[in-house]
Amino acid sequence: MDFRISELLIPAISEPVESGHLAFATCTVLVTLLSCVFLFIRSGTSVNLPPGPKGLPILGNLLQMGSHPHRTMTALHKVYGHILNIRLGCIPTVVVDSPQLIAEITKEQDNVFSSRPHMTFTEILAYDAHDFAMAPYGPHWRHVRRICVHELLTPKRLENTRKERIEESRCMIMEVAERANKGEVVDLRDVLAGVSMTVMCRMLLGRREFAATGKQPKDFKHIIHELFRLMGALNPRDFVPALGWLDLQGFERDMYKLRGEFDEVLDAIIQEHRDLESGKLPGGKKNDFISVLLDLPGEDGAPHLDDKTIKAVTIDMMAGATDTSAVTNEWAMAEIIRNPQIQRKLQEEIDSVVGLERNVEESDVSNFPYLMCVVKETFRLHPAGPFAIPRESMADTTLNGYLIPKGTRVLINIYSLGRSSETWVDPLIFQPERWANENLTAIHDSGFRILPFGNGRRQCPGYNLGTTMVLFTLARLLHGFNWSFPPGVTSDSIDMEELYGCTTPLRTRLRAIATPRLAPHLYSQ
Ligand code: HEM
Repeated sequence: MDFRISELLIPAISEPVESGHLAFATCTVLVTLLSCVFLFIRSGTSVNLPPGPKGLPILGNLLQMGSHPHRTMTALHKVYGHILNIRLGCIPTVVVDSPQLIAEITKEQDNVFSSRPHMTFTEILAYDAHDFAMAPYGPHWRHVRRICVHELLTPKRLENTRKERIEESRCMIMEVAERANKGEVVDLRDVLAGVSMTVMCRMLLGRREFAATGKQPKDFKHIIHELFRLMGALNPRDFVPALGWLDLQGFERDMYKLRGEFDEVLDAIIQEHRDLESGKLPGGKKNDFISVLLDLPGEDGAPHLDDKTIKAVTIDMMAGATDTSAVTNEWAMAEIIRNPQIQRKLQEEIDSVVGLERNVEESDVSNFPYLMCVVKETFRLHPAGPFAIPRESMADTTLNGYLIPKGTRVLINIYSLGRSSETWVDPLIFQPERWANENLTAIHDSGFRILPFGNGRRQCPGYNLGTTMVLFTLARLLHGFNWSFPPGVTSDSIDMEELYGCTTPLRTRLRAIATPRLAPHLYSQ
């Protein structure tokens, strides 16, 4: 959240503004300023809000966030406690980081806290909340989520798409083996992002890449990277709407440009599916998520979901699945390579189940309890996203005796939760063994000590697929290769800092040396 105050306060108006727009803008500015002043005054009155640092009029605490807001909040929790009240521009915001408060928000009062705030991203890239990850709580969200859970992410459908995941993991292993045989360093970020993207492209769209006719796969990577950049961008308009119409940092312009690219690619893919189904194109119907969505029966022969919703849901699934699993895997690999004893123990576990004469199958992963401990420890110490997707309160309520007015934005600080010395012994040490006596089959932690997939109505619908993708990819990489750092890099010198965004990957991409450990023919199977 690197806002430059000069950018916010000295607008650069580069285009002429029509008088109607100017009047509208002036009204917006006035209304926003008045509500900011009201909130500023209220924060100084005796209303029993949670404690927190005092902010500036209009900007609130925005400028105090720094480049790593999750760390700033973690430091603030130490001063003010597990629930803190801040103001991001005009947005009253509550941040929590304790198991008890998270249980309260996502379980006991889930009915109050299950909405999402309206943001520019929702308007432009979620097709005006036609998706379900960013959509407010209500009939549309319920309807689309039900379709995704009951039609797309069912155990049966995941079983039916297993072949795609196995083929893509084989491609990943072949690519790593090729680099290893040439003595090249492997860029694990590229490898891990590549495999999660191609797997999701195949499951969602029935093809290996996202490119429309004539486009190259690199266009797809660009589109997805741009999506993540804009998802993580803290757009001033979302916090101080009065300033947003100026689009000072060009976020809105970039979002519209990206939506144009999505439209081009996804409209072509949807049309291709229709043509395959009607026989206009040869090849027959595909077995992917888009086909399922197009096939859902509507009333009187009309499609069940309109194209806008199909596109918005596709973007949700792509965004929800790819970066989260790739970032989790990159952190896990960094810790595994830093700790050779963990790598050895994992390889012994995998060898004892699989042996050295065949490759790991997806169905093997339930037999790797120590690998599950490593993944849970990664979720704890290096959560894919530092905050869960923001929620918004739908009614006045109380938390720990403090008033939480309707419309408050709620951030769950997953990063701070996993590093609390009140919950964890030696919280900063990566220690998979701490999970050894736990129920490893349960992905969710009943005590809310970690929250990798959220909880309640808004919990991640892809947790089964996500966990499988993470475990299977790691198992294949560790069964196939011994991993070490390139010359000159050591366990102590590797950069273990994170880069802030809606997901937090390692600040420096992970590069490592892979040494094959299986018979050569297994690298092409
Ligand atoms: C390791 C992998 C993954 C992690 C760590 C992860 C994490 C999360 C988290 C923390 C949330 C927010 C929950 C909340 O607000 O309480 C979420 C929501 C969501 N995730 Fe995932 N996720 C993963 C994989 C996936 C996959 C594979 C998909 C889809 C195929 C997916 C789709 C979604 C969607 C659509 C939502 C929004 C749900 C809603 O608002 O109703 N995620 N995920």
